[in-house]
Amino acid sequence: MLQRLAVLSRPPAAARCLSSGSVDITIPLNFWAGQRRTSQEGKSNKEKVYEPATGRVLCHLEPCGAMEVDQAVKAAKLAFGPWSRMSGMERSRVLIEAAHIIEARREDLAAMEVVNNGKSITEARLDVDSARLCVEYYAGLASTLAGQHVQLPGGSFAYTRREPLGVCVGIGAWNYPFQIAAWKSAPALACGNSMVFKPSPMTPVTAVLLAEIYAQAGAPEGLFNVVQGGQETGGLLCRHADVAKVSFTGSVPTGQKIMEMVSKGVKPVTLELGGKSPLIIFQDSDLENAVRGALMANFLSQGQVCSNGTRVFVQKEIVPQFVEEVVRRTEAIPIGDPLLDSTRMGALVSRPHLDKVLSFVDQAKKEGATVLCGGEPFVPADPKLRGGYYMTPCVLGDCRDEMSCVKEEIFGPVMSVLSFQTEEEVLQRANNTTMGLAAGVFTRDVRRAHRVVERLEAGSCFINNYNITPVEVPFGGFKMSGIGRENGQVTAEHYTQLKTVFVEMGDVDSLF
Ligand SMILES: NC(=O)c1ccc[n+]([C@@H]2O[C@H](COP(=O)([O-])OP(=O)(O)OC[C@H]3O[C@@H](n4cnc5c(N)ncnc54)[C@H](O)[C@@H]3O)[C@@H](O)[C@H]2O)c1
Repeated sequence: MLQRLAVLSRPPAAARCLSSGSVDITIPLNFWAGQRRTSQEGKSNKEKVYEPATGRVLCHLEPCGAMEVDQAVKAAKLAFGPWSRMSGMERSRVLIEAAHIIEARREDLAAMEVVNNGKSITEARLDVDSARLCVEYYAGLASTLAGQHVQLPGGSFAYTRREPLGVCVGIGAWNYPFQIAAWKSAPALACGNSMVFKPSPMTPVTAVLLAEIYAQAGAPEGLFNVVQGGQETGGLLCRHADVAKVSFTGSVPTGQKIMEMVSKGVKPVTLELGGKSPLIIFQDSDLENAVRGALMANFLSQGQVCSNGTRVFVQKEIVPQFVEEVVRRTEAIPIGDPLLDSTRMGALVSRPHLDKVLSFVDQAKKEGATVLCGGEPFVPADPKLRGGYYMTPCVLGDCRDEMSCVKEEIFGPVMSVLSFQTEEEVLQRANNTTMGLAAGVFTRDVRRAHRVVERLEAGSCFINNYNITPVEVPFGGFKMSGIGRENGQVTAEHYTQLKTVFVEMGDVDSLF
């Protein structure tokens, strides 16, 4: 029997009892001016949203049209005035309260993320923690925003003010729905902006929970709004005259379109795009840690992670030991019901995406790669999960640089292992890509580690670890992987503009 779920009113303890296939969401998923809203435009244009674990319909998305987008932007504009005039400390209090609510609701937020996205509950809890830490971090940063004082001749001086931009738009991908909404909104709001956020149409469920949490924490009506929809809705937001900035997370082709649209208004963008990152494992590595790192670099979130190190370059001498251990552990990954604590790999986000990932494996075979394990559709024993989008995690051996599995972002649980001989050679090959999101190196030689990361063309480099994203440090890409950064102090610069004020203490020295 289906449970009719009023998402917000469900207490955390009850959320722990959720089971895959039991959730049916009927309440509206848009939120602006302080409450959930239906979309008039979307009523005639509903889209099905699926539960990846079971393949059943979870809810219907009502995409927002021009009228709804305009209403959300208007609400955000109204909230911007008072919010931007508050002191950093005052804004901080609201964000700290929001972080407390996220912490208290960790279980039900994580469970809803699993139901909508398909990732394991263990990972979803960590995503909720990352969202909470991000809100907490920027709550702390809000009161530190400050300008500079510059002395000028004759006692005159100038000072700078770091001012918010206005209504910011956030557009998210489907792989970290709640976390992306928090990573974008926390710095934006801390700096005094308001936001209209559009989640991916495949994962519309949890961003609206964040909107309710901000409201409950005391945010003014309209401070953080959610409009649902796909590319049309996204385009309306990017072209809206009252929007001051767009921060986007998604694929390179969409990022290019967004940049083009936003450039018409000469507005700033943050682009967090795709990757095809290298992970380099030297023969002197601690093999146990290198194997753990390679698994973390490839199989989190069913491999659907932008920063994944999917090109695993292993020094020739240790390829056999490395491959044996990686395959042994990959085959042992428990796949299945993502709501179970024992599961480590849940379902991919959709049927078409699963098919696409499997077709990459087929193509790799045709191009001469060896499937060392996995790469097959997986059907769990539990009858209610039979329609879910599962596959066995895959390790590909005998890969060469020109193969499509090595060149293209697969965005699924597929690791390509490549052999290399020298440091110089592997650096050339690692950098031979248009992307530059992340890179990793495993070695016991500290000098080599730093020498190598200095030459790696990537925004986030890991030495002897992979895919950790503490919110205190900036995250973002080189080359076609993006523009701007999320997290860390630097992101305050991406959500503010600098005003310089000249103050004359003497007479005007006029030339006329
Ligand atoms: N760098 C990062 O931080 C990061 C994080 C997560 C995902 N990603 C990347 O995201 C991609 C997967 O996510 P996806 O499939 O949701 O990406 P996508 O580009 O298809 O969609 C992302 C978002 O953009 C919206 N959109 C699509 N077309 C648009 C348009 N013309 N105008 C405005 N909005 C539009 C979508 O509705 C969605 O909300 C991968 O390439 C992955 O590497 C990057």
